[in-house]
Amino acid sequence: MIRLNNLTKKYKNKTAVNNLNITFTPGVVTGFLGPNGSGKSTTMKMIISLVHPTSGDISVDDNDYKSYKNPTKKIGTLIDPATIDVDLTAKQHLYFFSIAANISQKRIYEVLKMTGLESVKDNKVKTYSLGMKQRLGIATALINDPDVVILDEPFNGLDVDGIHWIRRLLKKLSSEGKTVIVSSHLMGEIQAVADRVIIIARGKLLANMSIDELNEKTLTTYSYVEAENLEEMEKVLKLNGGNTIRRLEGLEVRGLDSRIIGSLASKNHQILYQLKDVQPTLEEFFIDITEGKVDYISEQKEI
Ligand SMILES: Nc1ncnc2c1ncn2[C@@H]1O[C@H](COP(=O)(O)OP(=O)(O)OP(=O)(O)O)[C@@H](O)[C@H]1O
Repeated sequence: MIRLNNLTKKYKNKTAVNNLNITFTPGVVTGFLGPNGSGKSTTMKMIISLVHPTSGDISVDDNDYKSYKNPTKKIGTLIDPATIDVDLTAKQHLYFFSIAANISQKRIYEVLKMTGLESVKDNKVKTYSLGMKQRLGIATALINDPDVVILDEPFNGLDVDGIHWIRRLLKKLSSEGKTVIVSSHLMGEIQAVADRVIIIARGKLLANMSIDELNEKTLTTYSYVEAENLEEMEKVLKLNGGNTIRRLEGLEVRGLDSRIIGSLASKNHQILYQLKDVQPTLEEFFIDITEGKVDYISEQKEI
C-alpha cells in the first residue's frame, strides 16, 4: 500500500505536483492518467525517492521507501527505458541488475520468458525496437518479484499484441496481490486494464474513481438542454431529481429521461431550444476533466 500525503513538488516557480492525497492499494491495477506534463513521472519518481518532495510525504507499506534494505523487492519500476545501456544484451543487463540486488540467476530466465525476450536475449539492446526495450524495462521491474509494480507509460512503442500482453500481465500481477500502478496519457489504454483510475492535470488530483464509476459516467447517456430561461429550467429539473451541469449555452442533465425533461418543460411553461440525448466518449470525458470543467473526486474506499 502506498500513501501520498499532501505531496507537493516545486521546481523553482513551477509546481509539478500540487498537494496530492492518494492511496494505491494491493490487488488493484491503478491507472494514473494525465496529459503530458501533468506530473505523473514526477510523482512516480518521488515514490521511489528519485525526486525529493518539496512538502508532504509518502509511505510504502507504512514505512519510508529509503528504509527498505532490499528496495527493488518492495517496488519494481519502469520509469525510463532510455537509461538501459544499449551496448549490453538483455541477458547481460538483467545479470548486472540481479548481481546488484542479490537475485538468483534462474529468475533472469523466468523474466525473459515472461516478457517474450527469450529468443533475443543475446542481442544487444541497441538492435531492439522501442517495444522490445519496453519489455526489457518491464523485465527489470519484475526481476525481484516486487510487492509494488510501477510502470510509467508502458504501452509506448508496443504493437497490438504487446498491448494485449501487457494487459494480461498487469491483471496477473494484481491477482497475485501486488500493488500495480500504470501511467498513461491515453484514457483508452487505461480503461481496458485498470480497476481504479486517477486523473491528474497541472499536478492536481482531478478524479479518483473505480473503473465501474468511470464506465457509468462515460457509458451513460445524458440529455443536453437549451432553454429560453435556463435558470428557471435548471430549477425545475433539480426540483424533479435531475443533476445538472452548465455547458456552453445549455445544461447537461443526468437522472432524468429526455421525455420527462420535455414534459417537465411543457408543464412549467418553459420554452426549449434544444433537447437531445448525448453519449459521451471516453476522450471527451477525459478532456472535460483535465480542462477543469468538472471534478470527479470520489471517496476512495480503503481495502
Ligand atoms: N527536473 C525538472 N526541472 C524542472 N521542471 C521539471 C523537471 N521535471 C519535470 N518538470 C516539469 O514538471 C511538470 C511535470 O512533469 P512530469 O514529467 O512529471 O509530467 P508527466 O505527466 O509525467 O508528463 P509526460 O507524460 O510528458 O512525461 C512539467 O511541466 C515538467 O516540465
